Amino acid sequence: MADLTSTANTDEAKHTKIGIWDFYQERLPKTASLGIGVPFFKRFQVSQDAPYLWTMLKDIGKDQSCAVLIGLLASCKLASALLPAVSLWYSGQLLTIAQNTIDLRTVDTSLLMTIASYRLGCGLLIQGVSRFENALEPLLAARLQRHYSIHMFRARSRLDVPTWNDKIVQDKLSRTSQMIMGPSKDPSTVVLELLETVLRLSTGVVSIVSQSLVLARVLRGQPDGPLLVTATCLPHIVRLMSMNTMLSKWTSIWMIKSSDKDFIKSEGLKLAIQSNSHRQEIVAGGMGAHLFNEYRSRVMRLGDAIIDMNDVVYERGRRARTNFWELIQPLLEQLPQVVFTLRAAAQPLSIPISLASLNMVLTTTNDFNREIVQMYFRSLRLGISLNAIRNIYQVNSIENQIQDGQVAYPESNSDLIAGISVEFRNVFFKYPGAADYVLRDVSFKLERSQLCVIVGKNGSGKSSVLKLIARIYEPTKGTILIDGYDISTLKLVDLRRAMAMLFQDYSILPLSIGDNIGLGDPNHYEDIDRIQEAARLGGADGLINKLPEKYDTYLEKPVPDSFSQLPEGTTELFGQPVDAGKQAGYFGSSLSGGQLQRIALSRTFMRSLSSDHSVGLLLFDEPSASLDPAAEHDLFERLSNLRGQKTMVFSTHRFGNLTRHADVIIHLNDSLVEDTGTHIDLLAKPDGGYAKLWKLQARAFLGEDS
Ligand SMILES: Nc1ncnc2c1ncn2[C@@H]1O[C@H](COP(=O)(O)OP(=O)(O)OP(=O)(O)O)[C@@H](O)[C@H]1O
Repeated sequence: MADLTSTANTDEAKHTKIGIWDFYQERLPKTASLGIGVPFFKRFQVSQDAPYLWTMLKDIGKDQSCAVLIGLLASCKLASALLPAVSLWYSGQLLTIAQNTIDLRTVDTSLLMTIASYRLGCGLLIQGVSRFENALEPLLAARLQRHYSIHMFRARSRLDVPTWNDKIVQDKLSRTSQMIMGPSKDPSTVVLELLETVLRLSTGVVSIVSQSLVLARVLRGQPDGPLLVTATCLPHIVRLMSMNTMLSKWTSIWMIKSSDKDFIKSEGLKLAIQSNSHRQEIVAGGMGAHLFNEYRSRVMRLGDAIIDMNDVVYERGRRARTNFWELIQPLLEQLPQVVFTLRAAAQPLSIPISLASLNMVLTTTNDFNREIVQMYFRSLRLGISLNAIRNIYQVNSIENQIQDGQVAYPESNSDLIAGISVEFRNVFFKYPGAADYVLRDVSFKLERSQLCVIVGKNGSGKSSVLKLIARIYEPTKGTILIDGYDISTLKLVDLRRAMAMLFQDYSILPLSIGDNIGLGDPNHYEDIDRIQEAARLGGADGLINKLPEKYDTYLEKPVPDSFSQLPEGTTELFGQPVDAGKQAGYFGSSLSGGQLQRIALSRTFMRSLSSDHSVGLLLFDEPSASLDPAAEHDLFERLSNLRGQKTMVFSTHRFGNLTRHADVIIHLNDSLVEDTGTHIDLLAKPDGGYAKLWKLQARAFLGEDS
């Protein structure tokens, strides 16, 4: 078999080629094993994140019940940290009694009983405190969960579209729950973990210091004490070094990628053949046999080079675990035994007491070791948790990219009765992060109450014009005026209240149909009469009334049912409907595109009624794209009856009633305004783009030159 592994090194990274994979790993300094925890602290910028611990404590402290629970938890942890030292003290006392018994050949029974009972009492108390602590934790977890779910909901609900789509913001949001060495967690779990870590780190220090002091005092008279302590501690120190070396390698930055064209294609073919969404295309296009041949030939060509990515990751873990400290550790573990045996051979008389001391020292150092190892891991997690906490608090203050204006609009509601005027002055626009302008030097003016239709081919910029009017995005250059005001000076909440918009890429929220429609006007969200009226106007009432739960139907079920051991083909269980593939009560996938569009339209109708004077501008982006011709006709009929004097802007591909009755048609071509005018004006320019498109559509309908 060919050698599939090759290595190429650079200053900061080591590159290894393993089969089809390129594996890059950060180079670590040679001293990584000595600086215990240093790599982590450097990576997670602990000093920068630490102030957020205080922010978090202040925030949780405002919730009195949380503050009380945290206080109780801290007391328990402190008690748990101190009790082992007390217990050790009594063990020392028992040792002294044993020493005296050997020396004096007599024993003080009552003192022995008292000390022994105190020692036992300590053990019981440690148990009790630990149980109380365990009972407190779920209570605190539940309160924190509530607190942070509200916190995160608020943080997310206030973000506008460009900010939400910003990759850095998305990264920040995902890092509020990200754990590096485990699954992603709820922010409250991260907070609880951080609280635990901080409490345990502080009490760990208390525990180690108190036990060391007691141990030093207890062993003061023991000639073998220091030697035994050194011999028992040494293996633990070496184990810590070994762990640190392993973790430094383990947590170094790494990347695995494949640029092998055959492998990438074969994986694409595999995805295509496995996924439900491509089955129709594959069957109808007779692609099955071709895809199979393609897949087989590529996989055969790659041969043994196909290595599971998990195996590459595993190999990395195996290499990380192998280091010098790990090798010498088993030798050092024998050290206490050897030291003890040598001492016993030199001074046979001291064997019994040395044995008791050795036992005590071993138990204590084992406790120390456990505590130190736990502290080590906790301090590593501290960096990760602190980083998540910083993001949890920073997401609340992310600045929206669309700046709010100061001017209240309109001065009075009656101002909107006659509609809203809209003017674009030399507007240029490109989407955030995109290279090309999608609108260039666009200028037009719509008077109040006018009906405007924007036409143009796919990608000419029609939807973008509507999104700029709703201030979903900001023009890159130029000005948009709303009733003569620069749009950027108006208060966003007022501007959006004054208009209703149906997006081409509308979405149905994972809520009931009633909620989906009602949210078109948050002020009348639960007004069922208004919701039913909006559904009637949007042409959705018929289909909704046929659904078993009518307006309470969820199109997408946010809380799925869970089943276990379900026999194949089960459709009912315990009198409840069961559909393992499609959750019961879920109708989203069985509604057609046109039916979904009617529901989205109904949402817009919540605020499009002519009686509603708080809205003066209606924006419809391809409202009839999925409607049949009869439904489209009815829709435009209803819209013209309801419109009153509101200004209306449509974007559409279809020429017909709408364009014929429009006061202004804007013809966009490749991000530029090619023509503006009425239907008659534009047809009068036979070489104009609009006239050409109109003729093209008319010819398709009439089947002749028209
Ligand atoms: N969110 C976005 N980010 C980047 N580019 C976008 C985004 N939305 C649209 N575009 C691009 O902007 C251009 C104009 O798109 P727009 O949706 O405004 O055109 P349209 O005329 O409404 O098209 P259609 O008739 O197909 O709906 C297109 O090239 C599109 O790819």
